[in-house]
Amino acid sequence: MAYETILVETRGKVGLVTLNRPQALNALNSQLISELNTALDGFEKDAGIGAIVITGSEKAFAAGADIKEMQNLSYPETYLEDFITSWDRVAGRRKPIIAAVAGFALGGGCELAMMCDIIIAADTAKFGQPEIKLGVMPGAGGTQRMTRIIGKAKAMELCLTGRMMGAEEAERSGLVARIVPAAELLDDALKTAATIADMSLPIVMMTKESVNRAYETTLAEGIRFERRLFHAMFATADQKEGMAAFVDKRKADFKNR
Ligand SMILES: CC(C)=CC(=O)SCCNC(=O)CCNC(=O)[C@H](O)C(C)(C)COP(=O)(O)OP(=O)(O)OC[C@H]1O[C@@H](n2cnc3c(N)ncnc32)[C@H](O)[C@@H]1OP(=O)(O)O
Repeated sequence: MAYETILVETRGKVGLVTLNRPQALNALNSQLISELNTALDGFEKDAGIGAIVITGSEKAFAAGADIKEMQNLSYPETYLEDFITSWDRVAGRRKPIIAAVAGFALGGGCELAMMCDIIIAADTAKFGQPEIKLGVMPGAGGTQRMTRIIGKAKAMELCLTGRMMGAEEAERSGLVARIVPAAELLDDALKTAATIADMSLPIVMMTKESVNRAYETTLAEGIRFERRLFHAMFATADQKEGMAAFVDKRKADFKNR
């Protein structure tokens, strides 16, 4: 597959997607989202891939949905085409995805990062939902995911004012897992992804599913769901291998079975 708006590579067991529309600060147009979904489909099907990293450029992870593509859309067009809905496929992926964010992650760019499982931020990262300044509101999950992640007070403020927050505020708010110097961002994200990819893939996928369930259900239901998956893990060869490796004082060699 020839991609025009993203670069797609594998680094060992890690799939890497680099958003690549530098002339528009990686603004997310329909072609980019379609190519991203195709690349993620490929990584999901590839048994050799255990984790995925999505990154952008030094200046921008992504400066949002492509305003120039969007500006003349009519209501019937957005409704009939179910505009934006295909973006959400990123959030439905079963393998873990790390967003490595430097520079601007605004609007749809911030929403894309929040669809990922872990955000690692460069000290240059700036997050925000500036859609209000364009006469719209976030449409790719921003009002929902951001509120769940950082709480109502700050999410409301960011969505209603369009203010950007820097990496330190984002870390304090729980949006990002950690901040690293910009020059180390990709290496750090790839290293984290490689650590995850060395674990048992089915166990990683069940863990991701269980953490995400916490956002969708009651505590009692979530605990029950976790317990069922936890019990099921004892049916895997990787549980036997992981515990045997600990007892034998060696590194586990997971077979994803
Ligand atoms: C998901 C949904 C429903 C909605 C959205 O995401 S709406 C978009 C939300 N994002 C924004 O409103 C941010 C828009 N961009 C900016 O405010 C600025 O570009 C900036 C603050 C991120 C950076 O400013 P800077 O002065 O450094 O750079 P510019 O000259 O403004 O940009 C360079 C180049 O990129 C084009 N650009 C930037 N963002 C977008 C975008 N979201 N859509 C389309 N094009 C974008 C910008 O027009 C310029 O290109 P030209 O030189 O050809 O005009």
